[in-house]
Amino acid sequence: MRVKICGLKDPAGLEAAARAGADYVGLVFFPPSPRAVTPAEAAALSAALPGGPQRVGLFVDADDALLEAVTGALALDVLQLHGAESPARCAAVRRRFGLPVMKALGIATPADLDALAAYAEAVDLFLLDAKAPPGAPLPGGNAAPFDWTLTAGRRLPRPWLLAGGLTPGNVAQAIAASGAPGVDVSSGVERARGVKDPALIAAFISAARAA
Ligand SMILES: O=C(O)c1ccccc1NCC(=O)[C@H](O)[C@H](O)COP(=O)(O)O
Repeated sequence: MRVKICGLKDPAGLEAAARAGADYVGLVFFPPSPRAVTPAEAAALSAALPGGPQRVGLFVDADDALLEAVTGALALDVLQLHGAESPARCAAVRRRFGLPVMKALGIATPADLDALAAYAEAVDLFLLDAKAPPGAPLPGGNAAPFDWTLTAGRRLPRPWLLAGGLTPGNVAQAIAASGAPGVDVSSGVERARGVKDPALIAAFISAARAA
C-alpha cells in the first residue's frame, strides 16, 4: 500500500508524514491554492527532511519555466500533473525533466477510466481523483470523493493512487471498495483548510497500512 500526503507546507506536517512512513509527500506549486509553496520554501522544507518519502511536485498546466524554476530549486522525485495536460504534454515533460510523471485524472464514470489508456505510454502512474465540484476554486484538494466501486476489479494500465475525500475514518473502506494499491489525501488530514494536523496524518497512514 503506497501512501501520499499532499499539500504539505510546514515542517511539522512533513516530519509527521515522514515519521509515520509516508511513501510520497506532495508540494503544491499552484499559487491559487492555500497549500501552495514557492520554490524557495519548498527547497527549505525538503532540505530539513533528509531521506524518507519521495518528493512530489504538484503542478496545474504549468509551463516549462515554472517546472524549471522548481526542479532547479530542489530535487523532486515525481512530477504530478493535475491540470488538463494532454498525453503529448505529459510525455514532453517526462522527457525534458527526466522524472516520473504522475497524471491526475478526474473520475466520475467508467468511461473516465477508459481514458487512461491514452496516457499509458506517457506517464508512470495515475492519481485518480474526483472531478472538481461545480464552482470549486481548485482542480483538486476539494475533499470530494468519487464512487470507489468504479475501479473495483478493473485492470488499469499503470500503478495508481486513489484520491478524493479520503480521511483516517474512511480510508480502509475506500481501499476495500476500490481495490486501490495506494492512496492520497490532503483535506482529510487538515485541521483547517491548508493547515495540516500531524495527528491526523499519523492516523491516516496507520489506517491505510492496516487496511
Ligand atoms: O491540494 C491542492 O491545493 C490542489 C490544488 C490544485 C490542484 C490539485 C490540488 N490537490 C491535489 C491532490 O493531490 C489532493 O491530494 C487530491 O486532490 C485529494 O484531495 P482531498 O480530496 O482534499 O484529499
